[in-house]
Amino acid sequence: MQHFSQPFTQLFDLKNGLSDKGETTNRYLSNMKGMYADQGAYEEAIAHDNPLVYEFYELKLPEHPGELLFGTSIVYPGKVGNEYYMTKGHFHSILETGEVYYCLSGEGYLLLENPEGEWSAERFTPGAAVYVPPRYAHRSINTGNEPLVTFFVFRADAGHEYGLIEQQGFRKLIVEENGASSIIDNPKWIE
Ligand SMILES: O=P(O)(O)OC[C@H]1O[C@H](O)[C@H](O)[C@@H](O)[C@@H]1O
Ligand SMILES: [Fe+2]
Repeated sequence: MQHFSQPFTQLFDLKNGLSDKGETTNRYLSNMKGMYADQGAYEEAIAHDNPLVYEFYELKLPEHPGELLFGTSIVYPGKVGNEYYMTKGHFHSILETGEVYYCLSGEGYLLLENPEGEWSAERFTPGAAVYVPPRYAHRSINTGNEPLVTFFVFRADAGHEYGLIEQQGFRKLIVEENGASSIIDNPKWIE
C-alpha cells in the first residue's frame, strides 16, 4: 500500500500570510535577473540593496499525483522602474495541471498565458479565487501598497517549468502609468 500523508492542519495568517510551521523560500531582487523590462532600473535597484521581493511556503508533501501541494505566496509591494514586484512565474512541468489561488489580502493580478497565445490578467482582491486552467503559465503581481497574500493548491507531482519565461518573460507587463496599473505589451516578447 502506498504511504500517503497523514491528516493535518496548518495556520496561515490572513493578513501577512505567515505560518509558524515550515520554511519559506525567499526570492530577492538578485534572483530576478533579466526578468524586469527596465534593465537599467534593475541594475540601479540592485546596487542599493537587495530587497526581498516575494516568499512562499510550499509544504513538503510526497510528489504523488494523489497528493496536493499548498501554501501561501507573499509578494511585497514595490516596483522596478514602473513595473510592479512580481513572482518569476512558471508553467507546470506536467503542463496539463491546473491550480487555484485564493487571495487573502492585498491587491494585484494573476497574469496567465498559454503556449497557444491566449492570455488573461485576473484581478486579486481579498476573497477572489482565481482558477489557473491546464497549460497556463502564471505570475502574481502586486499593484498595491501592502503585501499581496494568496493561498494556492495544486497537484503534488506537477513541478515547475520556467523555460522561456526566464528569457523573455510573459507576453504582457503590468506597469504603473499615471498612478494606476496598466497592462501593456512586453517589448521583449518574440513570437
Ligand atoms: O515559482 P515562482 O513562479 O517563482 O513562484 C513562486 C511560487 O509561487 C506560488 O505561490 C506557487 O504556487 C508556487 O508553486 C511557486 O513556486
Ligand atoms: Fe503553479
